[in-house]
Amino acid sequence: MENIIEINNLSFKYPEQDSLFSSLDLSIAANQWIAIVGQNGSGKSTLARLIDRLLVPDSGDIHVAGVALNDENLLTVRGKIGMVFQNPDDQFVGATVEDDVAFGLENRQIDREDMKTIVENSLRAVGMWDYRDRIPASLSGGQKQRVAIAGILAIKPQILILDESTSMLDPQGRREIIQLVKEIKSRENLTIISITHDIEEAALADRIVLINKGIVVTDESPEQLLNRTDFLNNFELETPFTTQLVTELRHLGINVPNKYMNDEELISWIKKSLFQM
Ligand SMILES: Nc1ncnc2c1ncn2[C@@H]1O[C@H](COP(=O)(O)OP(=O)(O)OP(=O)(O)O)[C@@H](O)[C@H]1O
Repeated sequence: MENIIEINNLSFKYPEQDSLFSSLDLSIAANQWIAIVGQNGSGKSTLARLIDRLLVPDSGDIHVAGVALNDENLLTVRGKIGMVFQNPDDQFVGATVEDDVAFGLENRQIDREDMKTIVENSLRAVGMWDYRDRIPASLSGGQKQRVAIAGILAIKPQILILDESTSMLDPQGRREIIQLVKEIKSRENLTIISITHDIEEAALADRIVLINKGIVVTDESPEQLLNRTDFLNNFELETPFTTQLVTELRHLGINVPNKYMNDEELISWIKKSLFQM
């Protein structure tokens, strides 16, 4: 499988701080969904900013879709990456929802009519076309994140980076954004990097990379990682509800398979194995 992101031997430190990354290697296959988790201050957001060259590494190199990330190739690489941040209010530049999505297309020599079509398609893709004349301030947090995602879809990126994008939303808004990301991932063939504290969100990924103090501690599938309660606790990661329930079932002497199951899988296993339903 082709790697869409290749990070080799990366080092970075903020001025006046200790070294954050020293010789970090990480590769991400195209069309993968990877979740990056870890305690506060472990370097997750910094890594996202290095991948988008909002920050410049001290040494090492990053390739995005085969293109070396440097000052010369900056715009080419930025065109391949869309980032959605935590605070929906920080991301608006347009006076209306429609203007906001159009903004990212300006300076791209796109014909006015084509631009209108792209904006409409992008807003429809996130279910926000009916809100096109609204001022961003009048939207809910979840709606604002949808508009931010529409702005990114408009530039047709290959990679979508979500930096705690659901953490300011209520559970319903969170579920809706995750569902939307799932849909657009398969429709647009996107690679997703989601930085999250929400373990249930991380469980949806193909791979979970756990970073601690700038070091990749583990890089494995949710099925493997989310079953290791003690390990998760060591890094102050919440244990998913289903893993907690499985632990209790084991204490009762019930022989539950040794793999992570999400809500649906666990319910179906309980019905089948315990109640022969
Ligand atoms: N602009 C900055 N200047 C100096 N130090 C910074 C800056 N931004 C972050 N840091 C420091 O770098 C380290 C990593 O921060 P970063 O935001 O990447 O971590 P994180 O894993 O995303 O944390 P969180 O989960 O709290 O968002 C922290 O120790 C932080 O204090």
